[in-house]
Amino acid sequence: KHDSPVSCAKKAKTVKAQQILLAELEAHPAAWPFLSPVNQKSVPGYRKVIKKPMDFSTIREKLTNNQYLSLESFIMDVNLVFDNCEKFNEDHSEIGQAGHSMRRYFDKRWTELLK
Ligand SMILES: Cc1ncccc1N[C@@H](C)c1cnc2ccsc2c1
Repeated sequence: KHDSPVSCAKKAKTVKAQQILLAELEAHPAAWPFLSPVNQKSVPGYRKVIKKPMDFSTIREKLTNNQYLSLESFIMDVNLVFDNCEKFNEDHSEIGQAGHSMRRYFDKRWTELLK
């Protein structure tokens, strides 16, 4: 069944916004702890503490495979990256600070882009 032209155009707009947002997250100077999956063998406790690991390369893979059926599901995965970071890392650690900085940046950019 084909979408109406209106909903098809609307879907293209949100996909474009997701691509722009993800590219900006990947390019951010503080993105380094989040670019690839945490190596659960080399980070003691991570596997037990973090039930749903997520990172920018996994989000990139899902976006490429059209796995985000809505803007909300994309935003939920990005927030999962930052929530996992807050759960595992001290606020004032280097990684904790990177997580706070990236979350502030994402919140600002997606409201600018989509509101
Ligand atoms: C986001 C996150 N949360 C908890 C633990 C690790 C990580 N990131 C990984 C890449 C990572 C793995 N190892 C190191 C060593 C120094 S910073 C850093 C970052």
